[in-house]
Amino acid sequence: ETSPGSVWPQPHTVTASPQLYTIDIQAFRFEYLQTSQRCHVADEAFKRYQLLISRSGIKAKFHDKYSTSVISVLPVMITGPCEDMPSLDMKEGYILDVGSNPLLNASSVWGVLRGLETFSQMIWEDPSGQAVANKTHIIDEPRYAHRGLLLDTARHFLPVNVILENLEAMAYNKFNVFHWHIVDAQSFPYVSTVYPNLHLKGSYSSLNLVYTPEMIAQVIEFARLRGIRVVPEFDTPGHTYSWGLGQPGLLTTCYTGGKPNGDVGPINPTVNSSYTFIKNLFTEVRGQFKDKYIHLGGDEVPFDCWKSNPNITTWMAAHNMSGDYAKLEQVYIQQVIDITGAIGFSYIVWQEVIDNGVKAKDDTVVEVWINNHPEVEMAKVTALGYRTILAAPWYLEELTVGEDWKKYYSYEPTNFNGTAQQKALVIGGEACLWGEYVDATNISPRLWPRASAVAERLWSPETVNDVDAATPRLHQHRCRMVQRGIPAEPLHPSYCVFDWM
Ligand SMILES: CC(=O)N[C@H]1NC[C@H](CO)[C@H](O)[C@@H]1O
Repeated sequence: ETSPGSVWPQPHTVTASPQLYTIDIQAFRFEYLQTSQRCHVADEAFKRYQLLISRSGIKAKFHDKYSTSVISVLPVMITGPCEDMPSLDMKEGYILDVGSNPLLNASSVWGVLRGLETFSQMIWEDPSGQAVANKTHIIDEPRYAHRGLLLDTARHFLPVNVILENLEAMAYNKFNVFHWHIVDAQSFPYVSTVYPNLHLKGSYSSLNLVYTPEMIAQVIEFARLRGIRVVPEFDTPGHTYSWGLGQPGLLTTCYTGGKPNGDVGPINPTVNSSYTFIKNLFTEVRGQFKDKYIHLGGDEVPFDCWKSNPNITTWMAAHNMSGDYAKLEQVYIQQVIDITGAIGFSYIVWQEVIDNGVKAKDDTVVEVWINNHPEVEMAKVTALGYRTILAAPWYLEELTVGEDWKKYYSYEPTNFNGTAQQKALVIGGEACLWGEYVDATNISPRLWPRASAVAERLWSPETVNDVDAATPRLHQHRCRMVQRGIPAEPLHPSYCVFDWM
């Protein structure tokens, strides 16, 4: 860009000066300070960002290598122990100085990752074609710990390389959770070695529209190196039609006129085999996914099939809950939560689980998604003492003509009636791109830069909320993502300063 490199999301505290330093982008290096911890995650990031900076599209002309205003090395200081896995508690703060004594200082590798991304965004091309950066002092840390992006690989399969491309784009936006809505009613692409029929019968194609353990491990590793958690969602008891294809007897048989009508409904909550199945499947998932959390779903459970089934009616009578299907759903979710807790997961659930009165473990995270006065739900869930993530205003699959990023940008998560304690229970949010109408052909332009608006809402201070001030910055950020190979769609009539076709 030919204007001072603006950083997106906006850092917490920036003190910039018009004084410029030339950046030796051809041979830029990051080096540990003598007393720094040396960590694999940082080693790998140094390589990525050295490459990114060298390819920044700036045709830097010759400059005097020896003048004091050239920076060709950024020293890095990691003061805390090396960590291998990102987590909800990870520290992502950093201090970055660009000047006569450049330094990136962080207590963890995750802060180094965020500082490297910021530094890479500060380099711009001055009118003479030099790669420069302003003398700047940045103190940065995220407002929220959970800054997620949901991708849905069940309504349409997403090839692993497309997932990786969007993990890369997430890192450019400081997102730190990939919420992998991996299976749903339409298809079951997850390859379970315990229950292979699930993908053999439930995937769109068991040959090539599946995620093998090796592919899942690749996604987790790629995300790990970028400080991104991978939280899988196995949504039950609803949204499970494809599960029944590979696991006969799992789903409820629906009846008409006292006879099975050929339809199936949610998982049958009245038979032990359902819970044995869940335990075995989630135990396998526990061994594969490294994050403390699994997402158990629990959204949109229809009761009509359960109501039609005489065996369920009998069971409910025997358990003194005749007619109370919310109670039946609660019995199911309660058992799944107990099973999941016992195998070592903590969990996230959609809001209906709490709306239906389930007593969840107090470390449960509740995801608010129904966009009908979500501020009322935020007040209710936080009043119950649950940590909460907000998704409702950020359903990116809902399209409108024009600049809907402004709507996403302007939504303030703590705008609900509640005490300071309740607001402190809001640990972040997620941008969700559901897959009914999204596949490899349109996912990235539909995600970016619209999701970037959510990224700043979740990273930057609450006071950074002026849409007019954000507009030129987001335009510049969009061009930067395009220049880095992410086909991010345009915001408004304009152009990027490089010819990118
Ligand atoms: C929690 C949730 O959002 N559940 C469903 N709601 C509608 C979405 C599309 O807008 C998806 O179909 C999603 O599976």
